[in-house]
Amino acid sequence: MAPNMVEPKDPIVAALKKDVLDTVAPNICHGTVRLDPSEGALFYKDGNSESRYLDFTSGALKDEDIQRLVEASERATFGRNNEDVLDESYRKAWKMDISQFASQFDVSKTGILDIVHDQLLHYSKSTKNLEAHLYKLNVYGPGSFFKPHVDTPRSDKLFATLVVVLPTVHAGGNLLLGENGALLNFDSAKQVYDPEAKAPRVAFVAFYSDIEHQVLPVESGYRVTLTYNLHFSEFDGPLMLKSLSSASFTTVLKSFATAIASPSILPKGGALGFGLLYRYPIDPKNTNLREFTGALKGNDALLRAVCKVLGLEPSVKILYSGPSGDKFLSDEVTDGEDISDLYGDGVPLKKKMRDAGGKLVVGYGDSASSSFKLPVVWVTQPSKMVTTDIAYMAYGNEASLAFMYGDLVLVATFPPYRQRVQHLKENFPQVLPKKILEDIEEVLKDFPGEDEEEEEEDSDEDYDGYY
Ligand SMILES: O=C(O)CCC(=O)C(=O)O
Ligand SMILES: [Fe+2]
Repeated sequence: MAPNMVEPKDPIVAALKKDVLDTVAPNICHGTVRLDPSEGALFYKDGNSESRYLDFTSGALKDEDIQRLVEASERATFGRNNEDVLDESYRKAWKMDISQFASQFDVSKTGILDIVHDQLLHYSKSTKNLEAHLYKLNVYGPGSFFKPHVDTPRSDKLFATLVVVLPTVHAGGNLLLGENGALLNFDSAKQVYDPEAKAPRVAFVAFYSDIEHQVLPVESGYRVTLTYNLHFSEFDGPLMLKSLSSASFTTVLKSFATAIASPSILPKGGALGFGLLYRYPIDPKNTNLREFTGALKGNDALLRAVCKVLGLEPSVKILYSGPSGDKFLSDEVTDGEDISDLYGDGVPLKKKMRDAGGKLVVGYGDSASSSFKLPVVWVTQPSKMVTTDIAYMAYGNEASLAFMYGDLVLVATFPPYRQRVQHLKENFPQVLPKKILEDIEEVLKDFPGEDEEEEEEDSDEDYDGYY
């Protein structure tokens, strides 16, 4: 491990890390909604291009009726290493493309999207709206399943996945979210009938698309689902404004404020770095993160929101790792092949990074002796250090070359001590205990003034034989 990757030794950084990691922002949501009797029909074309329909509100659908739908469907493939494959040891199910069916069920009228927006965009920009793009109809008969995978990003607008389970009599086919269902074991078969109203209803679950999920084998009957890709919409209309006050937000805010008030952490300034918890769709050939318009997910979004409020200018970056162990922060994602060329002799990466406005990451104790160097305290570890394999997902729900999930980092500027505590005192006197405010005043008495903090740029040092 390179020296700048060591665990934070400073107890205040360690406490900040703990608070950041302990926070649980919502990343999934689920529930049921009533299926209006006038909206229960599914029309589809059978093998002879004849139209047929099933009524999911009748409560009287028989397995034979659904078998006809199966006959009109295709066996479901999935994406493995950029190839679309049919492998029934991995996915055994049937699917129908949207050109083959029309469903009366209209998710935009159900209120589901409001719930999803509230949960999955909890701490993100309130100007983002979500649109549901119907993707497939899936049918699972007895013994059908879909092993663990993530949903392939076919666009950088992909944020989350919504699965709607239509009411049919079946057992099994639980949807597990997270590794082995660590986040949720969704037994939708038990939810698609409302015992009080004695009526069928639909069950839904939404989750960030990079979260691993699987469908357990169906034991009996047929499980029919509609899947939707939830994208950011272009429309930035009036939206509910989210209040950012919550217990998690306050805890993390206080922890950051304590770090800001600590003179032992980057007294001359630098940046705090965080490995993001979720993955984001990026174009592996050409992405400029300065134009990263997507919203962050769950905890990542909370972190960015707290940094913003505290004036720590957060930005999303990619962390490159050079062959000699050098780490660079950049806004630009470069074509994988290009990067492996760069790895050939290892030398041009530094030049390339400098040309692209990147920064050389230096360690905790170092100071920025040139504007190319950035001292970073990694509060939470970046999960991948080498970008040639930017999280290629071996198992996706579709083959795709255009986009992939990237492991990104969040970097928050951490101004020199005097400057950052000034901001804190002016804007957030209430989040710091009185004792800490007094300590700040004590430290400031002996602290070098802004002028003395400035360092000469030793630009020569960066031209140490690399050019
Ligand atoms: O049908 C489901 O429950 C989920 C299907 C799925 O994960 C997918 O199509 O990617
Ligand atoms: Fe999936």
